[in-house]
Amino acid sequence: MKFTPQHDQMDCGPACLSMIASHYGKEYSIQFLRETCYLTREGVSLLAIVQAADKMGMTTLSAKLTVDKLIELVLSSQVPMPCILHWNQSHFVVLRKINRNSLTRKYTFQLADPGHGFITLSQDKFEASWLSEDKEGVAMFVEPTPKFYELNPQKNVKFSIRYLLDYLIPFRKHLSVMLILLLIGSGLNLIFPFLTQDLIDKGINHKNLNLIVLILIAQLSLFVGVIVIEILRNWITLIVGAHLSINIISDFLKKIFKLPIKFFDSKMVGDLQQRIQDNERIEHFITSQSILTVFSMITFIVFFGVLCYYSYEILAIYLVLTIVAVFWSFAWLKKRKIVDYFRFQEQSRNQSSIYEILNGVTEMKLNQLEDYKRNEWEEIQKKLFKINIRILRLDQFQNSGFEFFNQLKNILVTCLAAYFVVQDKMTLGQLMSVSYIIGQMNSPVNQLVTFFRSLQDARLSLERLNEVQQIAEEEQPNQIHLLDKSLNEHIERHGIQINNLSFQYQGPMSPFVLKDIDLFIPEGKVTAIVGISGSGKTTLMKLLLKFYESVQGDIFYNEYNINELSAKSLRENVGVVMQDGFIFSDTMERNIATSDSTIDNERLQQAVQIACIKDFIEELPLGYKTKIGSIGNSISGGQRQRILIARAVYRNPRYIFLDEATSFLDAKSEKMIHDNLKKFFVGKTVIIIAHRLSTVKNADQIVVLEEGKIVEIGSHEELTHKQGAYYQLVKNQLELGN
Ligand SMILES: Nc1ncnc2c1ncn2[C@@H]1O[C@H](COP(=O)(O)OP(=O)(O)OP(=O)(O)O)[C@@H](O)[C@H]1O
Repeated sequence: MKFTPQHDQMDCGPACLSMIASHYGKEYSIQFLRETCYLTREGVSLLAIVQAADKMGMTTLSAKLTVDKLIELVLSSQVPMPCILHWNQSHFVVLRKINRNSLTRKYTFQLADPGHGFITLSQDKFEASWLSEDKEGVAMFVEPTPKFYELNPQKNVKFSIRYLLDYLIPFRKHLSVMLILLLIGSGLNLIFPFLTQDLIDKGINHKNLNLIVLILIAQLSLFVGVIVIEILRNWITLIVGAHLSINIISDFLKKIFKLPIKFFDSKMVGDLQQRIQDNERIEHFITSQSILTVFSMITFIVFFGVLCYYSYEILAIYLVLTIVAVFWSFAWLKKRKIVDYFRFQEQSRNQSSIYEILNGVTEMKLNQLEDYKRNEWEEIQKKLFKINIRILRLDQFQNSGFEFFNQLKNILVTCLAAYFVVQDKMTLGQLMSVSYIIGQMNSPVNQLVTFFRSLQDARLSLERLNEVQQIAEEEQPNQIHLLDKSLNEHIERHGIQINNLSFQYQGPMSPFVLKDIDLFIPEGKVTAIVGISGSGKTTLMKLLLKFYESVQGDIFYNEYNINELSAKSLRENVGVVMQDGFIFSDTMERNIATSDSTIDNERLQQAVQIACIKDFIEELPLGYKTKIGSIGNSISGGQRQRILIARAVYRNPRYIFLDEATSFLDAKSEKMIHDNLKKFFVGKTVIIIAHRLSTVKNADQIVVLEEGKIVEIGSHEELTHKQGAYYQLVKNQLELGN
């Protein structure tokens, strides 16, 4: 089974499926599995894994069982292995094997945790993570059907390092200089031991003061040379590294901005930050790690040759003890890996606990949850402390042993060299030179170990970035731009036509959020959408904005199917106020005039007047230049909404979509804004979603949604007269009299 690491926080389900598929000989791209699992920010459910496995041609059987039952089923081969386990009630891992130690008769569990790697746990540790409070855990057994072998899965596209090397081309001069400097540095390092040898053998032994002074001056000059090279190298690394970083990350951001909005639905902010760090990590890997390792290895090989020239015996001691020291370190790795695994789990619990405390402090104070949450955090700290003690103990054993073998190597080498000096097989100068070389040969070994560790990290980073590069961009070359009205003159009805539209967020088994919607939104008119919370109003608006593709049915903007339209051009023509509209940490005017590089003052004035925020802004000490970040939370919900409305108005678009745009305002301000907007709406196609019925009753048509279906369409008068769903909604709000 090939290990598949999870790339994002919520990727464990797709990663487990990918590992199971690899066990049966098929490689699936993680992005494909994510889409098949309908991954969201909450991760995937067991049901979604069942659906995805089904699509991959595998049958699944999920069961809740005790550890004894699991052991019995697995050891008697009654269930297919590997299987997927629900882990810590929040994660999925793959169980590869259960073994029984013939001596201790205890069971061990071999797992592949997508967040960590392969790991083997004892029964008590396994139980602690797998079992829930009722002493049972959830397992999903997966088996391929003939369809699995027939399907041709979408594989991971291998990342081409060329993409990164292209970034290096503009810096080839800098890099050549750096290579030359490093070569000179290696050369200078090589001269040191020979100078030391001559200092003693020719200078001190022959009592030649002039030669001693000369050699010391040479050593000093070499030393200065090495320092200068190091300084220059650091500068070049910084210059190349910083520019590379900017170029790589800027291109990455460009790519991110071109991805469909749906992509961000399954990503946490942390996942995207992680990718920025990935870019930096790769840049560091190229500019520092790789180059340094190459030169460390050159130095190592040259010194190795010199040592071989001085004495085979000394080289043999060096080699044997270095190998023993490295093996000693590796011997502890397995134990260290298990403890690291638990530290990793506890640390993520620690992070989310702190995050919750810091973000929910107000709510905690209001609901007297402070002590409970603090105690919860302290419990995590106690566990972390115990784990850290174990890690310290392991580290001490590992490092002390490593140091011991290193020192033993130095002592034995010195001892052997001293013996050779006494035997006249070696000069004193050569002894000093050998000591120096042995000292210098330690750092390339450490450098190599660090290199392999960062190579692993860099590979994972590359895979993660590769995945983003592979995602299809929203804008495709042959898409139609939502053009001016004049070009659509030959069609009969102008407006947005929705035919038989259905939508579900998470795959075929998830509930339909919109069902068989047939609706015409006439151009130049106001259409209001009402319905109880969760009836699908916002989802319909998001589909009109091309956030998602419909599961069934079509949307036409005049004669153009939305699927053929460029999302960018569509959004350029729509002014939107979303429920969770974002205020940027910038000036008032920049927050309103987001679409223009030079602000049009006339339009700005019109926008602030319509949104009734003119007085508020002008009373601020810096007026339109006031930075909103600097007044932070002091903007009220209503003021925020007014800025968002002003932003939509400033753009003066052809379509206006407002989702609960005035819900935080008092009735009087809301009426004022809507009166202003009424004039602004003339000639525009407007969709208003609102709970407050006073804001929608003047609409040309009102659409009532109930559980994703349209139940009524008509004007306020028609619908109140009908005494149906709309009437009930109105009655519940006691607004009929308004
Ligand atoms: N990203 C999402 N993933 C999965 N389900 C979602 C997502 N967004 C919304 N839903 C679900 O879709 C249904 C309709 O949500 P929607 O936001 O469209 O309702 P709404 O009528 O606008 O509600 P409200 O008036 O409260 O804003 C809800 O049951 C909601 O839980």
